[in-house]
Amino acid sequence: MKSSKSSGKISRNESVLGSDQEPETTELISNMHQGVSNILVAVRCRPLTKKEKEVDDFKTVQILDGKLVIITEPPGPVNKRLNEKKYAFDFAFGENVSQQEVFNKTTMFLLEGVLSGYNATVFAYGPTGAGKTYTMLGEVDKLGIMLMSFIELFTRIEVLSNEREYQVKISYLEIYNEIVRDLISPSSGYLDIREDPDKGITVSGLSELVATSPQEVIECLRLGNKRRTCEPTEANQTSSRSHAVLQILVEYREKNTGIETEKATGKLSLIDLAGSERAANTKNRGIRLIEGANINRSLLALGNCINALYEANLKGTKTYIPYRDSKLTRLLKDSLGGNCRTVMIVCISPFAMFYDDTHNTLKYANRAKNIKTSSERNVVNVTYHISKYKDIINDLRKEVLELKKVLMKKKNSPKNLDGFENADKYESELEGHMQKETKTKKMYFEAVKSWDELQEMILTRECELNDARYTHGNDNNVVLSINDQVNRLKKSIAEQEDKVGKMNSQFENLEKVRKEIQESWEGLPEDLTKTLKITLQQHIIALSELENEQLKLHEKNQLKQKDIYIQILQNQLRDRIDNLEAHSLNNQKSLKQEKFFLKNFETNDGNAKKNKVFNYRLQGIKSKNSYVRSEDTLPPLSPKYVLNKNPHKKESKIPRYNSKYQEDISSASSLTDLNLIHPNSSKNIHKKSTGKIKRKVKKPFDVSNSEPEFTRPKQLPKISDKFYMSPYVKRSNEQKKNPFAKQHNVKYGVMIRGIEKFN
Ligand SMILES: Nc1ncnc2c1ncn2[C@@H]1O[C@H](COP(=O)(O)OP(=O)(O)OP(=O)(O)O)[C@@H](O)[C@H]1O
Repeated sequence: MKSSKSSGKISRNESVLGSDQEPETTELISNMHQGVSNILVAVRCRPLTKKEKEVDDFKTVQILDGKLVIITEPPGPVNKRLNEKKYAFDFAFGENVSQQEVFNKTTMFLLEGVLSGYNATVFAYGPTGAGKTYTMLGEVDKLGIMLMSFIELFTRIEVLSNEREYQVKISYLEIYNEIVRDLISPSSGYLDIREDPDKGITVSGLSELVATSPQEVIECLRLGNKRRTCEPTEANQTSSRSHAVLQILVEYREKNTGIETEKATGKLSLIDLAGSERAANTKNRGIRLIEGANINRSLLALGNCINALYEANLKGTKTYIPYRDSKLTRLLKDSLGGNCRTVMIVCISPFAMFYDDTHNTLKYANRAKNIKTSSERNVVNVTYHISKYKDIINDLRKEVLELKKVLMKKKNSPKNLDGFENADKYESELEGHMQKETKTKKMYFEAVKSWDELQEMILTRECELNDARYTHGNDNNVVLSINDQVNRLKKSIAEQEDKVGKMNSQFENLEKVRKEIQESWEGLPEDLTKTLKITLQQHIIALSELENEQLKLHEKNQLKQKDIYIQILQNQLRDRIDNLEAHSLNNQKSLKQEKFFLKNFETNDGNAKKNKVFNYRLQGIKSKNSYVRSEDTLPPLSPKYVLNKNPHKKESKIPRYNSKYQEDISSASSLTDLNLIHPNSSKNIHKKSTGKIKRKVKKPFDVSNSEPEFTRPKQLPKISDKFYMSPYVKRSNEQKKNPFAKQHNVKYGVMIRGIEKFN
């Protein structure tokens, strides 16, 4: 038996079976297949449990766009401000993401490789109680990755059984306190890890079960898990204190080849790691503390190996990888790095009390993510990739030239015409198509650029509009003119979004055509296919380079918009503080008027005249505030804040009350005790009360409680990290759909689509 993990070939079956993957996964697979990336890092955040919700329902984790994890430090007595940190990963799964989706995106694609002789590893990492066992093993009606892998494996084997003869073997072990134990046959005692020159890493005496159906495996896992070392800890009632390693060996040989073929073996290691929490947090003592130390030791060793592999990858030299530092890493020696594909599923909890552990886990995962040598999604690394793409394109160009020379020879050779007669046709079809794709992509980016510009314009105009309304009132010509501009801008934005959406679907159609073109190469001579594929790869990389540049520009525009928006919010805040006291007074006044009106007139239907007078008066009071009540607009902004570089120099237009009034307010027992009217107000409809102001109870004036409701925008508009949509633009339901939603290429970096591994 020999492992063929390093063959480097992707078989036909592998690419055929890969077609049912999600588009984003396809890109990641593509990167993995090319060896440019051998670790995929996904984060999964579980929901708060009922018990946790009762203690504190604040969630420290938010997932955005299926890739971004935002961790917020819970507010405490010292830190009143919420500190946020953002991390981007290949995938980020929120609390509602199903087991199936996690499996589809993180593991399903590995099975093709395992069925063709590759090794792959999926491990769940994270603190105690964060959902590792749930993800890997699952629950009765929510099967985890281990069982879903088996179901999928057996389904695929059935499809492939005409061509290949397969045998599936499983072993299940745990590493507890640096001791290896068989979970299938526990009587075998403590086991040793050995390195066999032929077989690679083996565990002597470990039982291997030949599995013929998923049901057998389910039973075996059920029994194995019963034997696993679990103990209740402070953080989890059924905490797994050991690393559980399920290894699936898939052996196959080709059928009907007529000649003797070697057996090839692919190995899938599925690992439910023990919790990564810090000992101090779990209040562990005695044996639990030793366990914790051993757990941390092996996790540290795992982290060190991952780091060393990264270094080795980067330098392109042989580097010492400290596999021997722990049993876990020794066991995984042939399942990490090299041609092996590794998936790390980082489980985290949003519970406020686990904040530190969650944050440390994300930092660990972030380091692992950097093992990638390309396809980095973090925009910070964009420049690095652009330079890299240029090198890759140059290399590919050289390769294409070489191949074309060979091709020319073959084409011109009278002996070997077979299959080459249509070479020119295929080449020009591909070139023509890729030119179309590039043109569409360029048009798409032009449209996004215009959209960005429009967003910036509307933001500025809305600012001016609010201010003009405040200064001149609603019916003023200046206001009407700005309003008109805003409406026109809204229309243009909606049109532009439409355009972007259309272009995006155009591009997606072109991608489908590209796939068809690729499929039409089936059966062509190897040299020709190779040339076509390299030419295609070259185009795709050029396309990615273009995307990267545009992405940078778009990010810049977004930041600009966010800056404007932040300034608007800051101004509002300052205005609110500035206006607070005046509004409080107005509020009181309006409340009293309203009460008075209701008492005297509302029930008296017959007294139309009085009603009219009072309505008129009340409207007069309301009209001043009507625009801030609207859901579409924000509180008034003074130009001094928006446009003036030194906002504090000018006087606020809102009159301040003098110190006497401040004194009255602070000494009033409640706001209803006050009967204050601003002395400068020309719109007073009540005479100043002759009654005495109560000064009995000294109570400080509570600013936050007395802030009038209408000064707050009903709902603060969200700023998406991906595409910032103006909060001012009213959209129909159709328009609300983000036209960029399907745009996988423009996210946290560049993804290269459609590249397949080939020889
Ligand atoms: N995605 C999820 N959706 C719903 N419930 C979940 C999810 N993830 C975990 N849980 C629940 O949270 C609890 C803890 O999960 P689990 O036992 O898988 O944690 P763990 O990380 O394996 O902990 P340990 O390291 O201590 O073994 C369980 O009750 C599980 O059902």
